[in-house]
Amino acid sequence: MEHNREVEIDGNSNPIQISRLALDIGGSLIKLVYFSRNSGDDEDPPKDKVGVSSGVNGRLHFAMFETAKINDCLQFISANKLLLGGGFQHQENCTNGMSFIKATGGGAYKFSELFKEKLGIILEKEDEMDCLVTGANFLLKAVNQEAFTYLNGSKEFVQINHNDLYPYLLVNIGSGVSMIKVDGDGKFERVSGTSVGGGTFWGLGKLLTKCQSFDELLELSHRGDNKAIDTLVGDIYGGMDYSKIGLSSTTIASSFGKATSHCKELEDYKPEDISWSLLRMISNNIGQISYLNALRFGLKRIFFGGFFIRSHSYTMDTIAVAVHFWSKGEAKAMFLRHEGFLGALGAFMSYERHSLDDLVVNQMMPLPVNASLGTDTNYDPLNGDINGTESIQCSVYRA
Ligand SMILES: Nc1ncnc2c1ncn2[C@@H]1O[C@H](COP(=O)(O)OP(=O)(O)O)[C@@H](O)[C@H]1O
Ligand SMILES: CC(C)(COP(=O)(O)O)[C@@H](O)C(=O)NCCC(=O)O
Repeated sequence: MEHNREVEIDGNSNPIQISRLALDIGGSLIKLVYFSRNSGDDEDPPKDKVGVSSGVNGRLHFAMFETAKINDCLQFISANKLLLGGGFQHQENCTNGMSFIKATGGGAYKFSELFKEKLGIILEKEDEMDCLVTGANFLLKAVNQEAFTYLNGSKEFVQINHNDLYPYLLVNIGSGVSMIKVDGDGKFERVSGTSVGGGTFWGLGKLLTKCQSFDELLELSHRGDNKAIDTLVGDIYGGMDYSKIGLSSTTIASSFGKATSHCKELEDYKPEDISWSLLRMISNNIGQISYLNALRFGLKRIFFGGFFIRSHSYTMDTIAVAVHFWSKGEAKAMFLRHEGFLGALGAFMSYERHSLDDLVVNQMMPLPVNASLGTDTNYDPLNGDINGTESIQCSVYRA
């Protein structure tokens, strides 16, 4: 299977040196982050302030696979030689010929034997919440134009002040949802969660619409009209607003309320309307619970991550409107460009904390210099390419 040719060979057909692969094996998707050094970097390593060569330039690559298709992921790792770790560093601590790879998510436990058997690697497990927080802090501090707000269809990048980042609420919408109060690097508490998350949208959506892919389901929602399925305040109040309690006639009074009709069966509803109602129901609910948790701890900023979002305009709009509505404009919903890769990035950064290796990815130093999205970005969340990839230009520094 062809995935990402450009990481396999450089312009001179030399193998590109891959180092530091990290994985986040979630309930729905496997996320990979790996570093490839720029070709020719041997001759020209970056210098620090006193002119001492201190690091290696390269790119951080991102890729994902459905967890159900884990064999495709194993093949990708193997075909692209992601375990070689040659060149400027060795991320593996070899024991009995086995290499160690940092991995997080439930699948790091569930599939550890499979990785050992098929690739001869040991998954060194990192805590999922820890990794999410590390990944989010890294992105917010190191990558320009990472966080943005989304209101009324327009995206606005937020300049993050490193000295005024904490505290914030991190809401990771994966298969399920975790809400984490973040107070600093490695300082956090998982304060809430809900099982009504991305898996719920995809699972119920699949059953109700017969869609064959998550992207198809999302795409359908664009053409949907939730009035066909949701009961609106106006449906109950004879077309009027219930202004005394601040509800307009178009507010959803009851998600899927109209589906109780005795005269209609599932076939009588359009799949696109079902998709839109479902997306709104789940996004609204997550937005509301997030706001309530932000209120509980007096947090004004809520960052949303996880692949449920998929940079999808309706999803972000619904979440942002819910947070705005419930907080009366006090709290702000923000989204992340690398939404789904927080855990994998956190696992990637954890080499620094635990390995005896003398190499670190310097989070605070020149990484941001080139940390804008690379020109070889070909990841388009809505084109249905599950194995879409993306990369960020960056540098890895010696400790
Ligand atoms: N191609 C896809 N296939 C399945 N689910 C997808 C896909 N793209 C986005 N999703 C959504 O992303 C969710 C998984 O998000 P993710 O952050 O990767 O969580 P997890 O770690 O649980 O796998 C799914 O439940 C689904 O809502
Ligand atoms: C168990 C999980 C942390 C696993 O993470 P995921 O694979 O969903 O990203 C997550 O699904 C979750 O937080 N679920 C909500 C459980 C609850 O608080 O009710």
